[in-house]
Order: sequence, then C-alpha cells, then structure tokens
Amino acid sequence: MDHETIIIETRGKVGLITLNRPKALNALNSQILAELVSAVSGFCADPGIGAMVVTGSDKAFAAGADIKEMQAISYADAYSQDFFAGWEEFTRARKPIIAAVAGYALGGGCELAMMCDFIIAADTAKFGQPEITLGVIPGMGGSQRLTRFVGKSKAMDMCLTGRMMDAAEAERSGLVSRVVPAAELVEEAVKAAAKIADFSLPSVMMAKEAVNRAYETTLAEGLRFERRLFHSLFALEDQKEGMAAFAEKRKPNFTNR
Ligand SMILES: CC(C)=CC(=O)SCCNC(=O)CCNC(=O)[C@H](O)C(C)(C)COP(=O)(O)OP(=O)(O)OC[C@H]1O[C@@H](n2cnc3c(N)ncnc32)[C@H](O)[C@@H]1OP(=O)(O)O
Repeated sequence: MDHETIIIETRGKVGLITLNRPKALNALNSQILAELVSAVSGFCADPGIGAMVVTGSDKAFAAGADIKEMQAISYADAYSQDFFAGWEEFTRARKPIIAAVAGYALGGGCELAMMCDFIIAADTAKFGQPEITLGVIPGMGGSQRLTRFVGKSKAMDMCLTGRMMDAAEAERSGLVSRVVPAAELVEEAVKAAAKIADFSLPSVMMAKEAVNRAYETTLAEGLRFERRLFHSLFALEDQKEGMAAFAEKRKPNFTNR
C-alpha cells in the first residue's frame, strides 16, 4: 500500500510511524486509519522488528477523528458500517506500540494514544476528549480506556467538560508513563522501543498480553493466566539463555526461539 498520510521508517529493530496530515493537525480520517493499520500489520509480520513507535508532529499528535469527514454521516451509515470499528484492528497488534505524543492529542487522537501500549509525552502535550463540544461522545474507546487510566472522577471531568489536560497532569493521573522535553520525544520513545526490541520477542508479547488481560478479567483469572504464560516461557531457548547469561555475568543473546 502507498502511504500518503503517514511516514514509515525503521530505526534498527524499531518501526517508526509518523502521522503526516500536518494541514489538518493529523485529524484521523479513513485513509490514515487504513494506512496505519497496514503499517502496523507490516511491522508485526516483519521478524526484524520488535516494537513500534507512533508519533505525530510538534503541534499535534492528532487533533481527533476527522470532523469534516464524519459531519454528514447518517445514523444508518454509522450503524451499518460500524463506524470506528476499524480501529479494533489497530489494537490487535501483538508487538508493543509506544505512542510518542507532542502537542494536541484530542478526541480520537487521545484515544489512539491510549490504544498504544504506553504513552511517552512531550512537555507540550495536551490531552482531551472534547467530543461533547461537538454534540457527541467519544467513539474510539475514550470513555472506557480513559476511565481505566485515570479513574472515574477525572474521566467524567474530561468527557463532560471537554477540557484539556497538560502533560504534567497526565503524568500525575497515570495517563502517560513519562514526560520528556519536546525536542527529545521521538529519540526517547525510539530508545524505549529499542530496549524492548532487544528482549526476547515471545516474552515481550506475552508480557503485553498479560498486562492487557488485567483490563478484561478478574484478579483470580488474571493471576492464573499470567502463571500459565509464565510456565510456557520455560519451553523457550530464550529463557535458558536469559538465565544462563545472568549466572555467567554476560549479556543475553536472545534468538526469539
Ligand atoms: C467524535 C469522535 C468520536 C471523535 C473525535 O475525535 S471528534 C474531534 C475531537 N477534536 C476536536 O474537537 C478538536 C478540533 N480542533 C480544534 O479544536 C483546533 O483545531 C485545535 C485547538 C486543536 C488547534 O487550533 P488551531 O487554531 O491551532 O488550529 P486550527 O486552525 O483550528 O486547525 C488547523 C486545521 O486543522 C483542521 N482540524 C483540526 N482538527 C480537526 C479535526 N478533528 N478534524 C478535521 N479537521 C481538523 C482545522 O479545521 C484547520 O483546517 P482548515 O485550515 O482547513 O480549516
């Protein structure tokens, strides 16, 4: 697929995807969705890639779903096309994805960042769910994921008032894992992704699966699920290599086997 709305690069074992609709502040239209999903699935299929970073511009990670594209949609179309369901494909990526957010991450932009495995924010980042100001509500997971990230009170505040949260508040609230100077954002995110990509890919994928399961099940079920995954890792050469390397005081050489 040719890509017009994103830029795809590789940095070692890291796939870097930059949203590239600068004139529309990276508003998420159907083309950007299709290109993003295709890029992520390409990186997931590439054995040379261990993790990904999704980023935007200095001004906007993404200023939301494309309002101009969706303004004329009828209820019948929204329902029958299951509008926005295509984003579920993005969340099916099994390799880790870091969102590197500078500037606006509003509406669908905030929701896309939350679909990633964690968010590294520039000190310029601003998060918000302003859909209420347009006469609608979040539709790409905002009411559900934001509530799990920051709790009911703050999620209600964000979704009902449409106000923005700056990077410091987002870090305090648990929405982002760390805040870095804007000039270092992509470098820091790629560095974090490269660190992940150097670990054993099956164990990385299982760690992602285990943490995600915590959002979907009871504690007792989640603990059993984690333990079964943990047991299965003893079938891997990488478990033997990782533990031998520790005992022999050397760096492990993981082969993803
Ligand atoms: C409805 C659901 C389920 C999800 C959503 O995501 S709805 C969208 C939520 N997002 C918003 O409501 C934010 C909309 N944007 C803004 O409020 C402002 O653009 C801003 C505060 C982010 C930045 O303001 P600024 O004055 O710096 O820039 P603008 O001149 O307003 O924007 C530049 C350029 O980008 C177009 N733009 C911005 N956001 C979107 C968007 N979400 N969809 C489509 N287009 C967008 C904006 O119209 C302008 O383009 P033109 O110069 O061609 O008018």
